[in-house]
Amino acid sequence: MSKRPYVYVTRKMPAKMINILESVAEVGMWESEETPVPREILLEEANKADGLFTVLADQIDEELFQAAPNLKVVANLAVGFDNIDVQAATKRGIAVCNTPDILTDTTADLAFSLVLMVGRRLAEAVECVKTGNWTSWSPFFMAGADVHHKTIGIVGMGSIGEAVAKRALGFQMNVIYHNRNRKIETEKALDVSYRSFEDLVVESDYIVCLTPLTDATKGMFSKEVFRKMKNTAYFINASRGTVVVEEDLVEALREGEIAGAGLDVFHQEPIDPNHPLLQFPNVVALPHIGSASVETRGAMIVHCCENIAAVLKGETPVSLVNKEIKC
Ligand SMILES: NC(=O)c1ccc[n+]([C@@H]2O[C@H](COP(=O)([O-])OP(=O)(O)OC[C@H]3O[C@@H](n4cnc5c(N)ncnc54)[C@H](O)[C@@H]3O)[C@@H](O)[C@H]2O)c1
Ligand SMILES: O=C(O)[C@H](O)CO
Repeated sequence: MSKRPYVYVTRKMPAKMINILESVAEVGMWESEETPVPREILLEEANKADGLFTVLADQIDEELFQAAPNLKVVANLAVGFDNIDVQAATKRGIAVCNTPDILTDTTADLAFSLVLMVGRRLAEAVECVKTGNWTSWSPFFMAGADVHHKTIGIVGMGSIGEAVAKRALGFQMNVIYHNRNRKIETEKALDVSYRSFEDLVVESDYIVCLTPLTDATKGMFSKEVFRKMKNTAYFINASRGTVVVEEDLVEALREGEIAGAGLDVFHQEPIDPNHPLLQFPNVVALPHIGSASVETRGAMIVHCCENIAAVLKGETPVSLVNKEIKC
């Protein structure tokens, strides 16, 4: 009888959500939901594994692939897969899977919440009430910027970008976008118009970044960009931390070149609480929770299991990143 495949899950996941995996493989799991699996344990487990169920904090690179002679599939609990060396996986015929679409609306809700939070100063206002600094009603107390009828510039008009556009249109915003390629069908379906990156930066009252992290997007938001933004404009990042040069964002905030920032992602996660970005009252910082609703995270976990199970059964998984792989 042939040996059952082995799958290692790099975070503790609810047993009932991974039972699909148990029907096709022996399953090993890291013991903690919060602490990342130590690198040496990940390498040891990868050495035995036919499949890996990973999260963003795991670096799945050449070193790991070299240590994993039987590996056939890596399923990442995210739509982004910048923590995985996809080229190295493809070279070895290893399938890389992600979780697109399932998390689109949940992440768009969060990204649009950041627009409202920075514009209307919601985090500052909540803090003010809780700390007893609400002294009286006064004409400009906690007055922020309007969101309705303003111009929102979406950089990266993919699934989440489009879902943010729909939310913005509900607030009667003027929606402009920049994308790697122009999307005529989207322009027709939604009332949105294309701009060059430079024009979008100059025109927007709120810029929302929703690109993947790639060589082309790394450091895309730098001091030159912040200087061109209106000084009444807000920058929102729900993509990946390194699309922004953080020191340049700090300088732009310090110099008043922009009005504020809403950030769900950072270079270093978790960000150091003493980081200069966190000292500005007009910065709203969240702990990378774009897709973090109970419903969506549950659906993402099940989807990862289905992708792994498909590969182990010799089928093509639904969310295959490296489509050139034969499963
Ligand atoms: N904060 C969070 O928790 C969270 C949650 C989900 C996704 N994300 C991030 O959001 C990204 C987008 O997710 P999605 O599902 O919308 O992906 P998607 O692939 O549907 O959309 C990405 C869009 O960005 C465009 N793009 C790529 N490179 C570009 C460039 N150089 N300039 C302009 N546009 C470019 C693509 O053409 C595409 O339209 C993910 O890759 C991930 O990094 C973050
Ligand atoms: O890329 C993603 O999906 C997020 O960062 C986590 O949901």
